[in-house]
Amino acid sequence: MSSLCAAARAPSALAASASARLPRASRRAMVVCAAQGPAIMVNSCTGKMGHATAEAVVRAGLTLVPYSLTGESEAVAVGNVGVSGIPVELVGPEKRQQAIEKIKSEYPDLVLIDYTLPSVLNGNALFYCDNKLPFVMGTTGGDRDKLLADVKASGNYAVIAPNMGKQIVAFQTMMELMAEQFPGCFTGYKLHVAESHQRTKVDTSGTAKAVVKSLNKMGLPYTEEDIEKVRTVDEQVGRMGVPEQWVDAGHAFHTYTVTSPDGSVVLEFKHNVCGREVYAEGTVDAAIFLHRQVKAGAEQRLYNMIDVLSAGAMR
Ligand SMILES: NC(=O)C1=CN([C@@H]2O[C@H](COP(=O)(O)OP(=O)(O)OC[C@H]3O[C@@H](n4cnc5c(N)ncnc54)[C@H](OP(=O)(O)O)[C@@H]3O)[C@@H](O)[C@H]2O)C=CC1
Ligand SMILES: O=C(O)C1=N[C@H](C(=O)O)C[C@H](O)C1
Repeated sequence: MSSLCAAARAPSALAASASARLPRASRRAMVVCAAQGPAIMVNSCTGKMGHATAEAVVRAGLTLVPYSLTGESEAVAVGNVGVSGIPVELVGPEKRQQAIEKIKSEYPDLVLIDYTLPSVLNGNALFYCDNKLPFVMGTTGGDRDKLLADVKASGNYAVIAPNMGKQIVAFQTMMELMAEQFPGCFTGYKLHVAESHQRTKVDTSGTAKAVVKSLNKMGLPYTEEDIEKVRTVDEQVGRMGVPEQWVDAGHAFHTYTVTSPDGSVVLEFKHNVCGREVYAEGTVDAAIFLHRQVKAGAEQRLYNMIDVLSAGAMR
């Protein structure tokens, strides 16, 4: 395995022009800061979120580890994938233990990011914990109770959240605060939740599930199974208003509608996202935050994105 550390650390044009405007001493401080940041391994760079996040790592001027765990088919068929001009070698499930030992020795300040699939996230989390590697888990679905229990039992550091977008996390926090401040405020009202995503999304939105938990506390009985998953193009474009270019490229349109018994009062909470960038940038913030907590030997080991936002750690 060869180190592509220097190439991966090359700052983006934007970061370079921003740093050029700073006094020399501050510029030096920025370079030291980037060199002291974590080296980040993104699993899997073959997926939509993994690829967008790996690009955000490079944009942030951090070290992108040029290896990525992926499914067997991609590893064998493709071999490597380019991220902002950096070739990233794909490692299939069979070879991952051997690979991670070498990667750990080459990048001691390693933080992993997981954007894979609901069907593999529990196994991946155990793998990260067994290897004592701090990780950010953006993948939704899977067995969430088991995920949290496994991480707690391992004493490993992790940030786990169904949504990494700062503005959406702020909305989630607001809903949770509203539930705490005004429990039962919607008693007797009805709830309808619709979430629209690209057709390849296999699970119900993890963000919608989290927001429903807050709405439950406000007196609205509703289950995860009640959430309407919109996955047909006609409905996405016609009813939800998704711009056509984002239908398959990746979108997340959520509407939570609360209606009084006689229909005279309607509240609608909505968050619509086109593309992946907002999550990718937030994921990098989470990785930097987690690395800082590891370095400080923080007592708390398990975090969510509300913790990251509350710590003022999102750029
Ligand atoms: N927290 C957040 O803010 C956000 C979370 N998400 C979540 O991220 C997840 C991924 O979404 P998205 O990128 O769109 O999905 P994709 O289907 O585009 O990507 C999933 C990737 O996982 C890879 N994979 C499969 N098996 C493994 C394995 N054993 N180890 C490592 N990688 C594997 C697949 O590779 P292969 O083809 O080889 O199987 C594929 O490249 C979803 O759960 C989604 O809900 C999405 C957006 C934001
Ligand atoms: O798969 C996606 O696209 C998204 N997944 C997350 C979820 O399940 O809530 C976050 C966002 O909705 C995009």
